[in-house]
Amino acid sequence: MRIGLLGHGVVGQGVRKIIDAHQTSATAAMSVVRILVRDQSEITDERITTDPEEFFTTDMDVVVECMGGVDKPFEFVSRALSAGMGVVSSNKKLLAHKYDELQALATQRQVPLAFEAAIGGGIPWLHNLALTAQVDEVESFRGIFNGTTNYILDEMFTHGQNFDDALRGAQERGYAEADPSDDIDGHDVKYKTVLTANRIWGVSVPLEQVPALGLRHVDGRDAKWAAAHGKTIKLLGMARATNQGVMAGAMPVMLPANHLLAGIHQNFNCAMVNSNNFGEAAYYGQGAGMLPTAFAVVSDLVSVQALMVQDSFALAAPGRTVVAPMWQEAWGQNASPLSREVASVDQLVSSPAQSLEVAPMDQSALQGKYYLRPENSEDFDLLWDLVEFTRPEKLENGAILTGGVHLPLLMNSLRRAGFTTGVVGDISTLVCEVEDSSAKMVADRGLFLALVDSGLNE
Ligand SMILES: NC(=O)C1=CN([C@@H]2O[C@H](COP(=O)(O)OP(=O)(O)OC[C@H]3O[C@@H](n4cnc5c(N)ncnc54)[C@H](O)[C@@H]3O)[C@@H](O)[C@H]2O)C=CC1
Ligand SMILES: N[C@@H](CC=O)C(=O)O
Repeated sequence: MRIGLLGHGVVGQGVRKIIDAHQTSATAAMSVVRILVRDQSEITDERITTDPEEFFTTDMDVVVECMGGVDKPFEFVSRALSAGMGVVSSNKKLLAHKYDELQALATQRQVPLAFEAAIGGGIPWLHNLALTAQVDEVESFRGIFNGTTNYILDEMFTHGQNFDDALRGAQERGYAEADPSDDIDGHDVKYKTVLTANRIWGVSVPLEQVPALGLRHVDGRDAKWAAAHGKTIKLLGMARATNQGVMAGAMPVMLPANHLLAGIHQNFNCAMVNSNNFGEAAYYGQGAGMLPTAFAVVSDLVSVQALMVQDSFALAAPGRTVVAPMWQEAWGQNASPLSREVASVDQLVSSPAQSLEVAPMDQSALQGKYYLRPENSEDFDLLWDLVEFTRPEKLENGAILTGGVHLPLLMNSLRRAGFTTGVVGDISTLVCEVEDSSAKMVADRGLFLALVDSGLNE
């Protein structure tokens, strides 16, 4: 199988290395024939070019997209699919933004579009979900889907590093996005959550309806508070099928320290799914980094290769399974499609077992109990801003928050601003019920907040 690589950074180099090593009979049947990069300085091999025309006029069966971004990769991936080439991508931002267009094109051309590496790095998550959904109804999933932020939290909470140093460490190890805001502000987790929901439930969740709260303001005080209350903080992606449809979100969550997800360290991810017969299942592995991510890309290529009998993907009509020559070689002429799971175009293009509506998510997904911490515990101006920001009429005495904090009054204000119930900890940390979308506004105003409990986080 002749492969063209779009991008030769962290992931692209990993894919090229695994294929060039020809370590198994499956990878021995693959070759990387052309690689497109942005800068001349990246040309280290005669296969590498900066010229898209040279790339697309090369004879290729499959294109692997690992460039990052949305517009350019969309142009290139569309071009490859339109030309009848299969596509494997690790780019969740592209896929989440252009899901409908790309799925439609792949379906129309009957070519595979596979993206296992886009969610959970090396973890065979979509693969296992596809199997689960063929037997069970999937009720919900949640998990740690970002290696960078898990690495940052782990370094801060376990080793006492500060945020900036921990982020630098994640970048040096190749875990972070080119613009790490996507990791830190929860967008990357949102893309992965939306893509997973789309695949399981046959929906097309509009990105703008899914709340994403990140970790930009987390610091050592939060680690201390969490430890003192027998908890730890993790950034989770969560989705649930409800009577109204699919509900999804991405946000920091205070988990009990003995929770399975609380024990996930470094760049590892752990994705948990709940289905009616199997119950709760968890999939664990490295969620970012060169070789783990490239492993998932190449595992998709193995599935695509299985479709390539003789000359054409068209031979593998929807629903029909095929045995590629290399499988026959490995297991003998009598190998039956039933003796192993064999990829079909259906499985790689789109075959949701369920098909649900999308629920309005702006309000309900954010409802719950939150931990809140202002940047400066002596300065409650920010909370005052919040109070002003979330309710139309001013409090009578603006001095309460600037000239010494009066807790009952503060809580009263918060309550009127949409927060209800209780205070936990000292005056610098609050745990409040949030009844509306105030949580997003609070995060935007510079307070760190983490979900303690909500309908999504059961
Ligand atoms: N680094 C990781 O651990 C993981 C990354 N991903 C995703 O994989 C994709 C690639 O990530 P990395 O390899 O880390 O990025 P990177 O920044 O290391 O490499 C990007 C490559 O794409 C090329 N490129 C970018 N724009 C281009 C353009 N307009 N024309 C030609 N070449 C272009 C660059 O020259 C470079 O070779 C991203 O979508 C990322 O979100 C997914 C899972 C894990
Ligand atoms: N930046 C991402 C890369 C993998 O998807 C992460 O840290 O998880």
